[in-house]
Amino acid sequence: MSGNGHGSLDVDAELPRVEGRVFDQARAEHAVRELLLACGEDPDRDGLRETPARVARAYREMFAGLYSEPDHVLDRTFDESHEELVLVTDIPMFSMCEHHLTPFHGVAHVGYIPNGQGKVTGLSKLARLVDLYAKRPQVQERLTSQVADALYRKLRPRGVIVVIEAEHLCMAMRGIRKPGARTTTSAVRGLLQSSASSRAEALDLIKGRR
Ligand SMILES: Nc1nc2c(ncn2[C@@H]2O[C@H](COP(=O)(O)OP(=O)(O)OP(=O)(O)O)[C@@H](O)[C@H]2O)c(=O)[nH]1
Ligand SMILES: [Zn+2]
Repeated sequence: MSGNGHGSLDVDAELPRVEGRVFDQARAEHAVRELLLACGEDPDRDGLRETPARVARAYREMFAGLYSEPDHVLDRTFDESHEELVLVTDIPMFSMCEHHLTPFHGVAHVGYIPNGQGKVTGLSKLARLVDLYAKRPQVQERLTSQVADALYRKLRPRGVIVVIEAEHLCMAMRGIRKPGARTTTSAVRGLLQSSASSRAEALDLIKGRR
């Protein structure tokens, strides 16, 4: 698991790469060492000697969604002649707030109504899509709409709904310090935007899931 170039730590190593974007392990290590120095720490003391390399590898993993094109997750579809709502709830989600580079994490609920041809994707692909867009410097609103837009673009479904509930550690462990405060964001497209009853049905299923 040593961390140069691309390899086992990537979320989706088999997906097409983003042209020209690579993780610079040496530069990241140097930056972490500098940060430790800036904080008044001694990066050469025993406990910290391996830390810059470790942190750099962790960032490569946490930002793995920068190096692959998430939409390709949805390349493989099949026709199931299913034209009703498909909804996957409580997909665990970990992302990094781009303002503070601290985590925000929670769950994503992703649903869509297939088009007239009943074009569906594998259920795991919905979770993969969330994962890839989450593993970037993010804000929750953008993450939510990026997942919705990707589904709408690629599956051409009749409707899409994405709801994300998350706690932001930048609000919990620093700053305003409100642990437990949860942020909910939603993005709806197509029929789930235009039809209040379709949207209400999906939201009821999301709210009543336990
Ligand atoms: N809209 C939105 N805001 C976010 C998200 N993650 C963090 N933030 C907010 O980004 C804001 C950055 O505010 P600034 O005033 O520039 O930074 P700051 O002085 O560190 O702010 P405090 O967190 O209030 O201490 C904060 O209000 C955060 O709560 C997110 O996903 N969406
Ligand atoms: Zn933040």
